[in-house]
Amino acid sequence: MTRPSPAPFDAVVFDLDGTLIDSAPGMRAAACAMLADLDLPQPDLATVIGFVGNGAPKLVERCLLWAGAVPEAHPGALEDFLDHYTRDPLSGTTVYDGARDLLAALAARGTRLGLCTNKPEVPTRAILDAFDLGPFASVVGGDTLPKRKPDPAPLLRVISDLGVTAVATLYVGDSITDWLTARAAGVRYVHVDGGYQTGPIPDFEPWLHVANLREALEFLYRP
Ligand SMILES: O=C(O)COP(=O)(O)O
Repeated sequence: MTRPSPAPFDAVVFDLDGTLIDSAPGMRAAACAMLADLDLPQPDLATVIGFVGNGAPKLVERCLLWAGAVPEAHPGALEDFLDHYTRDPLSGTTVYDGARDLLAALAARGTRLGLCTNKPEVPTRAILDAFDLGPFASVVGGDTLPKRKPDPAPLLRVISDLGVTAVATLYVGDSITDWLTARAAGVRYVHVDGGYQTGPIPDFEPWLHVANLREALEFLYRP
């Protein structure tokens, strides 16, 4: 773990997929159902994990390209994927060890909590409710605003909803998309290993780099 000198923060905003939850099996199931509807081949889990991070439209486009299809020839594929996924966003999804303890400890310390994900908002809220993750005072999904991560707008919206400043906020994520978002928003970035990042991140300068959420808790929670 790279240990920065402790500095105060008022809010912590979390990424969802690959950071708080392992949702790749559920996303793969919906992607495979969409591809099966088009009589196209279906990718394995590791392949789908490499496609996650830039929202549902990119995931669908990458799946179609992988299957040898022309994305423009299947304009209904995104809606079909979202139909399948929204019908059952919970199967195959699990909460990472330490996620609830970290959220509860930060909330108990009075830290404001937010969620900024590229997953669409409807399945995001279903997952947060079903797995009792929170309490998040602001939730922004990949389809909440006209722009999604790595554009800083979604993270800046959460920060403004929380009534805090960017310099008093930490963003916790697992991917290059999260790092680029935090950097563009001027927010300190906490990177958690073990998510969906498949390769090295260029010019990577996280404020804190931890192996898992328990290590993040050890560092961030100062009662
Ligand atoms: O759905 C995605 O592509 C990624 O979602 P995330 O932003 O929660 O990692």
